[in-house]
Amino acid sequence: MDMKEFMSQYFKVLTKKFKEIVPPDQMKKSLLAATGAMIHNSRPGKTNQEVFMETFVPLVNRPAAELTPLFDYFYTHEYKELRSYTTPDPVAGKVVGKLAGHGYRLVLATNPVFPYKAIMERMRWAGVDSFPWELVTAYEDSHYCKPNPCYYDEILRKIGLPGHRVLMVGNDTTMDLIASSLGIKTFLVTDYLIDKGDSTWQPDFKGRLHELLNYLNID
Ligand SMILES: O=C(O)COP(=O)(O)O
Repeated sequence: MDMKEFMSQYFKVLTKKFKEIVPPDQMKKSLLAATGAMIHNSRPGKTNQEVFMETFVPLVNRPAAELTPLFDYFYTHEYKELRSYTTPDPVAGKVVGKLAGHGYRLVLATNPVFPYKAIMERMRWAGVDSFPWELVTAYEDSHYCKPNPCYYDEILRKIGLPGHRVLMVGNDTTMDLIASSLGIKTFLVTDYLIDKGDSTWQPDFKGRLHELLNYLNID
């Protein structure tokens, strides 16, 4: 998926949804600012959703009671229109299916800047929604975002495992390799690699997504 194109369409559809109550330009700036606040948040007592709304509400100057139903409606009914800007890779479902079949405990460690409904929708598009995920990180119940190491620490605490029992599989050197700081081994997926060149961490393993199965000795 071309993330830039997807995000641009996402902002377009969302700003259109709110245009009667928030001018599109203000909406876009407020979404970016509230997302930035979530990413930089490190107050353990606040969920990402709470931080988002705390920043977003005063910026758009509308009551939360008016905004929340619009967001809910958008993510339930309209977000699915964005599917046409994505191209599923069948390898993802195949690999996750094999891992599940071999008894691996699965966590979808996606940056929790979106509501659970949006993440579930994207999982459906990618063909990975029906696997037995033990945890999917979403903005309703996460208190940190990538690349804050506290994001990974929160996952470890929720699943009750020490870092050395976990493998982080991801394609972003900045967002995903920081998991190493918790003792988590990392597998850098080179399909759709995102490398801004600012990570000080080296992956423990690196390869195409299907090569993860070889690394784990799975046929
Ligand atoms: O695509 C996103 O929402 C963020 O990317 P991630 O899932 O690799 O964290």
